[in-house]
Amino acid sequence: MIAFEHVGKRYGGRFEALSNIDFRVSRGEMVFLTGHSGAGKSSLLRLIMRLERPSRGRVMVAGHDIDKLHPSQLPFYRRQIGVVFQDHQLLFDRSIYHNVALPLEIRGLAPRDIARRVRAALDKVGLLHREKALPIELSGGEQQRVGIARAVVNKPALLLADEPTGNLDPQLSADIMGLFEDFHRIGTTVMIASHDLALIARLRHRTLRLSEGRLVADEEAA
Ligand SMILES: Nc1ncnc2c1ncn2[C@@H]1O[C@H](COP(=O)(O)OP(=O)(O)OP(=O)(O)O)[C@@H](O)[C@H]1O
Repeated sequence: MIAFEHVGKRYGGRFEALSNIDFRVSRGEMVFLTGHSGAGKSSLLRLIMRLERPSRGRVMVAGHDIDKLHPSQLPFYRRQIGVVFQDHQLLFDRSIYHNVALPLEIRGLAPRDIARRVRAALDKVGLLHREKALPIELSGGEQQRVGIARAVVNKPALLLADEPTGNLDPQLSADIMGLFEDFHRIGTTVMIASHDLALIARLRHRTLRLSEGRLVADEEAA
């Protein structure tokens, strides 16, 4: 599903934020990405989203060198990737329903299809009963679940998350990770950048560790 082939990323003329990164993730795998602040986790995810381009090497996704995508192909490419951020980036003047509907409205889907898919996504994250609420009325953990519903509403083959539990307490963090495991169980490829080593150790999935832009460990859970 994802293959990094000797990938390097340099911003401007500076040092390499990522050096010679080489790994593969199979379709349907769930993988954690760890490393100190500034190790290059976000850069790696941004390369997969094609928000950045590699300075060296190739990033392959679903068999394609994504550097070769034509700009007109990018919206379609990105639609196949669901992205969850730490700060969930909800629109605070829109209801939960309309936050989740946004990616489908942009695609121009029929309102009836939008309603069906939004409700299915909200149901998966346990928030169907809050569809009329505004984000401000929800707790931090619930807001993050809205962010996840919005990320999966297009039924992406690949789900990426950058510190999705960064602001949450341990129990809510475990709940959020449980949702990612649910999507992994139904076949979605999942990659999560996280600092939370204790939680990662408990969940027992493959873990890639970055340090100063290098991939220093690639470990299957024991
Ligand atoms: N757009 C950019 N321009 C210049 N330098 C950047 C840019 N984005 C990231 N960097 C640098 O690249 C390095 C890796 O940053 P990155 O954000 O990928 O790390 P990270 O592991 O995600 O860190 P954090 O956990 O703090 O988000 C850092 O030194 C950062 O300052």
